[in-house]
This record gives sequence, C-alpha cells and structure tokens, in this order.
Amino acid sequence: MFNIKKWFSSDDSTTSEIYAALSEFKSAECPLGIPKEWVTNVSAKSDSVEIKLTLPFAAKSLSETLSSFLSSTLAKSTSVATVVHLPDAPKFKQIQHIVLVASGKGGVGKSTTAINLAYALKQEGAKVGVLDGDIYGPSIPKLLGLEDAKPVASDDKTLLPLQKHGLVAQSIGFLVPASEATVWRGPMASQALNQLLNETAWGELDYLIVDMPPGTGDIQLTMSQKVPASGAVIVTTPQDLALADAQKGIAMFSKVNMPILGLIENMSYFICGHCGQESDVFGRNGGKQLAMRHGVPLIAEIPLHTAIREQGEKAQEALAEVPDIELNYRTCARILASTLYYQNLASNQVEILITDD
Ligand SMILES: Nc1ncnc2c1ncn2[C@@H]1O[C@H](COP(=O)(O)OP(=O)(O)OP(=O)(O)O)[C@@H](O)[C@H]1O
Repeated sequence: MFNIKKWFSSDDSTTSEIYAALSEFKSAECPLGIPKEWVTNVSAKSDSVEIKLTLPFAAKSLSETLSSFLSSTLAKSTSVATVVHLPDAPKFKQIQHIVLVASGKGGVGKSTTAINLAYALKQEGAKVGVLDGDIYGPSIPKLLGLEDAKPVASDDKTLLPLQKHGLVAQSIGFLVPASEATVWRGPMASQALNQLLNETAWGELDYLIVDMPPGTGDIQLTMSQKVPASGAVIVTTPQDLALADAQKGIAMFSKVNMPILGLIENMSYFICGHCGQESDVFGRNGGKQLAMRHGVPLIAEIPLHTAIREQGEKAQEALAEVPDIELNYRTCARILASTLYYQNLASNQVEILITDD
C-alpha cells in the first residue's frame, strides 16, 4: 500500500527547505533574500530540483548564482530559471522607471556609461529605452550607429523611437543638425527634452535611461525637474576635479529632491589591452570616499579600457572580447534595478503610527 500521506509530508518539507534556502540567499541585488512570492514553480525530485522565479527587477543572470548556491545548500543539483516582470504601475505613460544619467563635468564617460547600462539592463531581461537629453552634444546616435537615421511619425503628434540592438532610442541628434541645437538657450533646450520625452511613442518600457547634459547649472536643474524620474545616477572619474563636480551634482539633485541611486566611477583604473595589467593612473578610491561622505552607494568602478572606447566607436552592443567589463556593467545594472525596486517598495509601504491620543 502506498503511503500517500508520507509522500505529501516529505514534499512539504522539501519545499519548505527550498524556500528557507531561497530566503537565506543574500547578495547586493537581493539584500533581503528571495521571498516566496517570487517563486512561480518548484519541481523537486529525489536527486534534483527545478525552480522558476519571476523577478520584480532586471536581474535575469541571478539564475546562475542562485543555481550554484542552492545546489550546495540543498546538496542536490538545482537549476533556477528566471523571468523578469516589474510588478508596479508605470510611473509615466507605459514606462516603469525613468533614470537620469548625469555628470558634474563633460568627458567623464557619461554617455558611454548610459548606453552600456541600457544594454546591460536589456541583457538582464528588461525592456529598455534611451533618451538622449544631451541636447547640446547628443552622442546616442553615434553610440548606436544611427547617425543618418530619422525617426518616423506615428501620427500628427508622435514620433516612433528608433530601434537598435533591442533598445528603443530618441535623440535631438535624429531631428536637428548638431550646429543648430548648440546655439539654443536654456528654456529651448529643456523644452526640447520635454518634447522628446512626451512626444515619442515609447511603448511599454521597464526602464528609460536619460543621458543628461553634463554639468550642474540652471539648464540641468530645470531639466531634472521636468522629467518624472525615479532617480539619478552620477558618473564621475577618480580625479579630484571630477569628484568636486560630482559633489555639485549630488547637491543639485538633493536640492530638487531627486533620489540619487548611486555613483559610478568610470575610468577607475587602467587595464592594459595587451598584458591585462591594472594601474591607478588617476589615483584610487576617490569615488568610494565621495560616496561614503554623502551616504550614496558606489554602484560600479568601470576600468579605462580600449575595448570600451572601440565598442562606442563601432556602435557594438557587446563587449565580447572583455567579458569582465561586460560583467561589471551587468552587475551595475542589476544593482540599479534592485535599488529602484526596493525604493519603490519602501515608498509604497504604509506607515502606521500609534499615538496616545
Ligand atoms: N571606461 C572607458 N574606457 C575607455 N574609454 C572610455 C571609457 N569611458 C568613456 N570612454 C571614452 O571617452 C570619451 C568620452 O566619453 P563620453 O562621450 O561617453 O563622455 P561624456 O561624459 O558623455 O562626454 P560629454 O560630456 O561630452 O557628453 C569617448 O571617446 C569614450 O569612448
């Protein structure tokens, strides 16, 4: 006679063991572990386990880390499959999160970082768009290899974004010759950004990355106020001057109550393309110290590497020759996506105050 009850209780205990192991998993992206609600399916056999997760932020590649963590914790071969689905209502049209990528000064690699973050978020399972807000010096058309492309109108008032490498993109550079936009005054520039954001048929997006104009003046301040962003990322390099300007960027966003999601230190250290040796050409730990001083997370330290410049020039999606750098951007993307998720979760929680009255 089959002991059905025993089977069920053993199944239950296996499932509880799996949930317990998932909640014990901690990483920079999942500081609170993996809750039960993210599990869509568990199939446990005597010698193997298959788990399906729906992640509420872009972190598809967590499946690999989780598979090896669970295989060793459960002492069974475990495979984890992940899909990404952001659960919240879109904040702007059909866009879940708008993220501003800013820098205190020009030339620190803001646009390069913005486009690589966008690729990395896409590779991590999200639907991603890029808005080139650098009205005076749009780089996105070149970085995407779309210099001669022109957007098509979807109706009288809306333009369709251009598409490349699985991203959708809009830029003033698609619409106006560079020489024309450079003479625009501040209000015209922020009006242009507004129009690009509002009059583009973005469709459903998980993240829209906005490449902001460099600097911390009135134009950048006005633009930041006009975009309904979830937060900003500040790109800096390790030199003192860049760090001082990044500090002004932190002050600017604080002034308009824009959450600072993190600091990215670009060109942190040099990796020789020939021998792979690392050197601290611009000094080390400047970004870390700035982040600590302002209580802002340092979400990535991206090296100075020829492959990054070449990828931008050739408008390539992947940094295939240098997997470590691609990994760097993907880790940064997952942390950014998770920060947005937990920030949202915290702001949605109702605070219950019990008083004596
Ligand atoms: N980590 C890096 N390694 C090597 N080259 C880089 C790196 N980051 C950026 N670059 C290169 O530095 C140059 C400036 O980068 P980018 O245009 O992204 O800077 P920016 O801060 O957006 O500039 P601007 O303020 O003028 O818009 C480009 O040639 C780019 O390829």
